[in-house]
Amino acid sequence: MDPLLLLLLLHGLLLLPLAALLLYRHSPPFQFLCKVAFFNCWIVALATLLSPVAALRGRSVENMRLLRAALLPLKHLYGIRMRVRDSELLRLPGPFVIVCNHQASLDLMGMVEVIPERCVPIAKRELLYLGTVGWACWLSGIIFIDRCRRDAAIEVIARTASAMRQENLSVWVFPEGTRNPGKSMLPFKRGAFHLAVQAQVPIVPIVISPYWDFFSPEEKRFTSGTCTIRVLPRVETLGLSPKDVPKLTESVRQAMAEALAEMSMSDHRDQDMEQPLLGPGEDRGSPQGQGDTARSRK
Ligand SMILES: CCCCC/C=C\C/C=C\CCCCCCCC(=O)SCCNC(=O)CCNC(=O)[C@H](O)C(C)(C)COP(=O)(O)OP(=O)(O)OC[C@H]1O[C@@H](n2cnc3c(N)ncnc32)[C@H](O)[C@@H]1OP(=O)(O)O
Ligand SMILES: CCCCCCCC/C=C\CCCCCCCC(=O)OC[C@@H](O)COP(=O)(O)O
Repeated sequence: MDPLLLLLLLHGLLLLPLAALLLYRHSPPFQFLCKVAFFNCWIVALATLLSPVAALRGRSVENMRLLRAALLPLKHLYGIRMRVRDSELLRLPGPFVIVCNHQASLDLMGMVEVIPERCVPIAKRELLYLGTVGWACWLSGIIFIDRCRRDAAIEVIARTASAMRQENLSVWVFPEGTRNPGKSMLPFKRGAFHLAVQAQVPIVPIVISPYWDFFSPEEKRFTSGTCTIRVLPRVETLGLSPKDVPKLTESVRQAMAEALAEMSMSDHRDQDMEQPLLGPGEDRGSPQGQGDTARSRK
């Protein structure tokens, strides 16, 4: 090959990463794309690395510890500061059903921040088919439901209710049933509430504050920021029957909607953030106190 052409080619190869770096620093949409891609790649990579380790144990809720350990570093990489309020409300003697609002895949970061021991999420069946990610989820004991086949989903929930009592298992459900980036929560599906009533266990609502200060797929914006996770007082279901489920669903949703509205207001006033390891974040607001942050696990 012509040495001059080779030299030009080499320069081009060296300039490409530099151009990408400059674009990353100065173009929020490019930074958004990179960060979302990295999030998914991280999950695929960690699932691929850790599934063989999890497989040694077989399908077990104990593998949720691995899943948690795999996802916890993400908040540091993205400079997302997690504040947990009233986490002591998760310290209950027996199993329970957690219901949580669902804004985006980023909720996984909030989930692993507070998920107690022996607790598995309910997930859509489609995740099973994501290669090693599906395998990792299955090995971690995640419960899959087919949202298009109500009878089959109800059957899975009935079996889960028995397992909860027999195996001291708690369950995490996103009762909106799908991701919802909107400002208010969607109407709740009733499966989580039937589950709690069938197992006669309490419901613990958890509300994750809106991400709009640092994450917006519409505006292609993903900066550093603060996320507040608030645990609400448990709701008992002892003595309740299926006929009580609609009222139970509404009252829990109401409590969560009120907490979300309150957090939406205060989060705009009270911003502080961590420096992201993945490069520049946007400085919004001034650092303040931690409020009633309480980070502890059951
Ligand atoms: C090991 C190393 C690892 C490394 C890292 C690797 C990977 C990590 C990656 C990922 C981790 C994954 C984390 C998982 C997160 C996944 C998030 C999701 O997938 S969210 C989507 C799934 N969740 C849900 O859908 C919520 C649950 N859904 C329900 O509960 C629904 O109710 C339903 C059971 C599916 C039915 O839904 P439907 O649309 O039909 O609506 P309704 O709820 O309104 O119900 C209609 C009707 O049926 C009655 N009903 C409902 N459930 C029951 C029941 N269990 N028993 C009896 N009757 C039931 C309900 O009351 C309504 O009747 P009526 O109107 O008469 O009251
Ligand atoms: C055959 C091999 C194919 C391999 C392809 C691998 C690609 C995987 C890429 C990324 C994996 C990231 C998985 C993140 C899981 C996030 C959980 C989540 O938030 O699910 C959404 C679900 O709650 C509701 O879904 P919808 O809003 O109804 O939609």
